[in-house]
Amino acid sequence: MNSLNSIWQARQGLDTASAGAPAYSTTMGGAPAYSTTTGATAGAPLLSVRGVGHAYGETTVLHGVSCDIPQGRAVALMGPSGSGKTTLLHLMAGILAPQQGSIVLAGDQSDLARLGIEDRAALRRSRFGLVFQSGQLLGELTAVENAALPLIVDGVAYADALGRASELFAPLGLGGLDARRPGELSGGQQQRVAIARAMVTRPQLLLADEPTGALDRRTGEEVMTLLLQAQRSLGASLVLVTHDPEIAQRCDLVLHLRDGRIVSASEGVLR
Ligand SMILES: Nc1ncnc2c1ncn2[C@@H]1O[C@H](COP(=O)(O)OP(=O)(O)OP(=O)(O)O)[C@@H](O)[C@H]1O
Repeated sequence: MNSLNSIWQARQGLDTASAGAPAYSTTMGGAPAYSTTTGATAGAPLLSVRGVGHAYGETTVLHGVSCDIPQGRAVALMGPSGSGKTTLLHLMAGILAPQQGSIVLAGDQSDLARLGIEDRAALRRSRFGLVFQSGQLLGELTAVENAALPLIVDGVAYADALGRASELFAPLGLGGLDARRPGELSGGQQQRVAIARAMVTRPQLLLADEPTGALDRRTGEEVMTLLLQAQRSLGASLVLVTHDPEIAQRCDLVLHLRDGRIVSASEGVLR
């Protein structure tokens, strides 16, 4: 029960953080400024972001951002510190509520702007997988329990959930490490567990915020390779925040933010 209590506390913490989002400013606006329909990324988008604005209190940090996240493709978000990358990623993930504009998911056409906090959390659990800069693993759980968390929270039987999570370990280079606690794993191994946790529900969309930011270059490249393999094997889309141009260039599409606006889009050259 301790494990399950930890899981619920972790969930509640994430969702309460969204509930505490600062007030909405009505002064934001903006029209789509560019097209992401290039040779590499043509086709119906998985996520359509239209005119999304966001303010923290009186400070507007996103100004009517519009972009498409293509189905089954990897998209990098780049830009200077403070340009709004993480805020945009959190809006796409439903962690923050869109204050202006719409974020529509293909299929049932769910608009995250119209969903309440609990519905966004349910959508996130069932259709999205998240990877953060440091694994954000629960220290008292084993590696495989951490990876199985999204299934356990969604009511899958404990043994089944662990079995499904464990199957992901060998392809991610984690063979034999199921029973280790996060504190007994290297940073790169912890990020691999985080990728397993993000994959375990077979999501349509992977969202990663500087997933290699805390790793040395070689380990970061390995983790990035695994993340792209995960995205392709799932047939999912990936949105990745990164400061590293080489990592960004391994994505299909690179969106550049500046001062809360997308100022350019280009195809990755190292795909
Ligand atoms: N919870 C918050 N409350 C108030 N201001 C915030 C909050 N989160 C972010 N900001 C501010 O919003 C702006 C955009 O932040 P955001 O984290 O989205 O940028 P970023 O491009 O991801 O930056 P970095 O590359 O440094 O991580 C920054 O000026 C930041 O200080």
